[in-house]
Amino acid sequence: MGQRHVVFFPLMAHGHMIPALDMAKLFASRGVKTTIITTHLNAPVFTKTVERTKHLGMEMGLRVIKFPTVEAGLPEGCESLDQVTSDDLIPNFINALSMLEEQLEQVLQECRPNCLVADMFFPWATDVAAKFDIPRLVFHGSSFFALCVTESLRLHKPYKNVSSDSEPFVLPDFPHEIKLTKKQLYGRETEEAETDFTKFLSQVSESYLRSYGVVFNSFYELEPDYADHYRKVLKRKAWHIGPILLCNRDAEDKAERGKKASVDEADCLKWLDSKKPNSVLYVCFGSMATFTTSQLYEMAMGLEASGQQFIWVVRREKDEEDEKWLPEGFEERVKDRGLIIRGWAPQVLILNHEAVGGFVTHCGWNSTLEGVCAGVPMVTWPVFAEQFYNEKLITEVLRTGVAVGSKEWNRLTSDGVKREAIENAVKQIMVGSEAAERRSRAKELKEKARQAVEEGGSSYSDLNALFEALRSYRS
Ligand SMILES: O=c1ccn([C@@H]2O[C@H](COP(=O)(O)OP(=O)(O)O[C@H]3O[C@H](CO)[C@@H](O)[C@H](O)[C@H]3O)[C@@H](O)[C@H]2O)c(=O)[nH]1
Repeated sequence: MGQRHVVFFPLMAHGHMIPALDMAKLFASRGVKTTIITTHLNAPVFTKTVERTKHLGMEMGLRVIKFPTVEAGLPEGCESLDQVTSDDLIPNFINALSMLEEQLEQVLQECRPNCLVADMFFPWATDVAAKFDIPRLVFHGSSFFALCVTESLRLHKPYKNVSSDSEPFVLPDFPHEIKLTKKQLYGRETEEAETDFTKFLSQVSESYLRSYGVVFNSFYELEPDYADHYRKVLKRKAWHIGPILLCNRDAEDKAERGKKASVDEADCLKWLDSKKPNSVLYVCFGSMATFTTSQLYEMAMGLEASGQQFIWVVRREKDEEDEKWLPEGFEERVKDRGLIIRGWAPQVLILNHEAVGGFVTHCGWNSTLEGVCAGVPMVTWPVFAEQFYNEKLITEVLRTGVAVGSKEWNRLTSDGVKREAIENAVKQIMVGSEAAERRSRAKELKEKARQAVEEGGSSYSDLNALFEALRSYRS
């Protein structure tokens, strides 16, 4: 058989497209021909890297398909989940995704690849791959830990034994004693509250069982109990090949991820150069989570009260809501120690600067891994998706983070964390002897992450094992 060809089909959302692009690049760097499928308005996320990689002699291609925005009743220009700013439109978005089936089939018909790596949000992609007799791998985008939580919930339904949404229950058949509440579950997923979205999540869970296996953007040493649990107890096929972001070696690849940064990168790095090592806190909540105006106000007050230096990324335009979220005189008062980035930050560049000593994160899996790879302790502030699960991994298993006390799943109007809680959590990760211990554990993980992707490391070897499995598929 000649050269292998793998097609990647990521969900249209930055938290999924960014790692899929990295993954395609990683595969291409190992001699595999790769093609990424995306839609017109999302193409710019990929084009530069695809072009650059081609110049380096790797085979990477892009296939652009049409997103059925109008047909699905979505607002004009809405081609990504980040742009869905009302929960009422989630079913429309999911419906739009399902309309992509025919176009996926056409691309596979033309490309005739050996494998399809399709996002978890395309449960039906397993059947499309089957038509071409090729394996479908699920790209889950998150941790082994999160998927083990999902399975524990699905199999044992422990939330049935509690009398209120905020009463904690322990996850059964789980390597550590982990407690959650109903308010923190993905999509508030319980049987009593079945919605279109929770029904969709059931289809996703079921598609895992029928697919060839799952590729994880994780590494064995980060969550060994959960990598083992997933494979040995839940008896699922999986390959861990991360942190995939470490395949980005040039500054250019690290700087522009997903969108063009809203600040001049050089200015930002210059600002950090003027600060002492481990003295700056980086605060950012990914590409989708949004807060109420009053929550942003509390955040500002908490950051100010902590007395720490910080870079705070706020995804709001300059005069939106009259800047009510910004306490009066705030920018003037913190001008020597705080930098606000309105829009998109060059996150990986910032996190890897030696001045950065802490990360306030929503626990999206990409951000979590980027924090791990930078060796920084974290304040965990989960908002939605599987973020409350990742928080438990960071604070209770890895013990490199402190929870701010976020209690409830809410993607668009997250609220309820008080300034004192923010101030306390920030101080706990930045100063004191416990902070030093957390930092040293975080530095150890950074080193383990680096080793995992080096030749002979656990992720490097598992990627080889995956290639081997694909080579021998049906042969
Ligand atoms: O100003 C910014 C904001 C984000 N990013 C990047 O955007 C990505 C964001 O991904 P992630 O941290 O995973 O957050 P979300 O965008 O919220 O990701 C969604 O997708 C992830 C993967 O499935 C899930 O783990 C999350 O819970 C889900 O919200 C990361 O690579 C960040 O470095 C930037 O570069 N600059």
